[in-house]
Amino acid sequence: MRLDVVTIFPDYLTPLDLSLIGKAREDGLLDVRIHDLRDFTHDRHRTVDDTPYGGGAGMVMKPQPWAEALDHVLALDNPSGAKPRLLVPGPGGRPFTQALARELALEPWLAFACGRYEGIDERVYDHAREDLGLEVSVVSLGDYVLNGGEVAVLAMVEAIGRLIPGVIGNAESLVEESHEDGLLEYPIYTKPSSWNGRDVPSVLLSGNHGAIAQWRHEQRLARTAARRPDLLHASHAGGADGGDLEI
Ligand SMILES: COC(=O)COc1cccc(COC(=O)c2cn[nH]c2)c1
Repeated sequence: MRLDVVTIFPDYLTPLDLSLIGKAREDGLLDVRIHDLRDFTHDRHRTVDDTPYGGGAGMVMKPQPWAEALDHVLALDNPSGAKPRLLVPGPGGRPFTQALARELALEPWLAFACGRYEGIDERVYDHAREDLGLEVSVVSLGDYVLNGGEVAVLAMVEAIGRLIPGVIGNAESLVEESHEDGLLEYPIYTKPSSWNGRDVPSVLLSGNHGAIAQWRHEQRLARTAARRPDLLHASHAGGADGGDLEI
């Protein structure tokens, strides 16, 4: 997968050089390119923002630098003229969920536009959709406001990147994660079996894999009911093997 990020704070994205995402880049599984929006300005101050028409507080990101930055992204190493899916992290966008991460992990090319200030001139979205033929999605990490899209891009790239085959060494660990099948994860334990007067649940030491699977499923249901009842659907009522289980 190719990932392009346009931002006025390229250094914010240096964590993408680290850890699993960094290794995936070295292994050629991810091709990440960071672009400084100010490189597409032409004034001495490299201006990317201006006051909002209609008045109001704050500043708005100017359309011209964005249009030139997007043109640059589309032209760079792209002889086939392929089109990326453009994602704009923003409050009030489509909720970013594990399901959306899975959907995006199937895309060959994603481009992220990091907004700042009060946001990006609306004509940039129109230009991207109508003139550049891009699919544009505003995507929200949650119902809160950040100072810019960079932090959201770090989170989204990690959530998406780890789903790409080969990025996580043990694909097994992707299966029973929170939200992967709509339930939260079960409690986990490691050695020692007794610590600080607290013991690991005996079923986990029993070697009875059926009982362990059932216990874990029950724990996932209970934890989801307690913390995220909104995620709990009747379809989860069955036991680990799909049998009947009262919840
Ligand atoms: C509609 O798109 C935009 O406004 C893009 O421009 C901006 C402006 C300010 C801040 C942000 C960062 O995104 C969030 O705050 C955000 C993302 N997820 N949850 C909160 C983006």
